Amino acid sequence: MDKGYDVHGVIRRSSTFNTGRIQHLYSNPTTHQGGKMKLHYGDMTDSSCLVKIINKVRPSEIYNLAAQSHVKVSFDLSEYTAEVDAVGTLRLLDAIRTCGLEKEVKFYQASTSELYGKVHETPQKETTPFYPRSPYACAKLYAYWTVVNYREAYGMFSCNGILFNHESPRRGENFVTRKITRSVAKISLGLLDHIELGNLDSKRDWGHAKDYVEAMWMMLQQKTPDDFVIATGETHSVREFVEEAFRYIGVEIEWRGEGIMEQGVDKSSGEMRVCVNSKYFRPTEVVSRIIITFNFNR
Ligand SMILES: C[C@H]1O[C@H](OP(=O)(O)OP(=O)(O)OC[C@H]2O[C@@H](n3cnc4c(=O)[nH]c(N)nc43)[C@H](O)[C@@H]2O)[C@@H](O)[C@@H](O)C1=O
Repeated sequence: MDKGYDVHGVIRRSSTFNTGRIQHLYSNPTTHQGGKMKLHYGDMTDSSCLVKIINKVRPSEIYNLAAQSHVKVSFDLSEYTAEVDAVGTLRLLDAIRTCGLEKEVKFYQASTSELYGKVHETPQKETTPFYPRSPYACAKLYAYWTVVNYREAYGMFSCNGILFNHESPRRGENFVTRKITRSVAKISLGLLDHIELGNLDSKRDWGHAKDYVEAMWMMLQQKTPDDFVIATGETHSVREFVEEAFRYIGVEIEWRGEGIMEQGVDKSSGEMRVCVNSKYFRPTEVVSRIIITFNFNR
């Protein structure tokens, strides 16, 4: 098996973190003693357990963040990704209906800027056509339209949050921001020699997860359900992210070579700190994701 961080990272995470499993169904704190959070084990591929949990908790709001969320991994685990991210969303919405709660539960769907993929217009907004570029994005596209359909067909308060990348120290280690920051920390401690990365020129709009979670909540507090794009409006390349991260440990990175042979070198010592490894390339990549509008008044 591929010994890359990405694949191993996600498999390890699947038992404990946010992949296909539902770890939490957050219900209205007032319905629980002392406002404490309760944990229920569930799985997005198991309809009956979703029904049982919803029936037991009787939540007022559901935030569906359960997913196989790694884009590169979705090329290897495409069927699983579709099961969890696409059909899983359908199962969850149907479970709400089975429990007779479609008029009471507000539903948030973690949609994604990956839906835009090969972008049709810049900046992207709620009306920009989608062009998914990975099994992950295709699965999320199915989920997106299911949420819209259940809103229109059954009058459910269901919203899509089309969120651009949102990061924090809790981000999984196999996503590029944490991979870089953890590696730079290890390099500064002498525990690692260099980082291997994929596409250095890929650009992303990286926001802070805390702000975006607040935006998720705000969507469910609107008078009527709708779909919203959330982003900072600023993009940076992976290359810039690397340079900035090394600046924190007092290292200036100088780029030498081209393409697969390109290296990031510590300007003062001449030591190689970054190199390119094609195993982190994606068969298709998002072309450009230069951003957005906050459209709370569409
Ligand atoms: C909005 C969206 O946001 C996330 O998806 P993502 O943007 O694919 O996130 P990432 O951190 O894996 O990649 C960011 C960029 O960085 C490039 N890159 C270079 N070198 C490596 C590298 O070595 N590892 C990784 N992972 N990426 C690399 C890679 O090619 C890509 O262009 C998920 O939350 C997703 O669920 C979601 O919905």
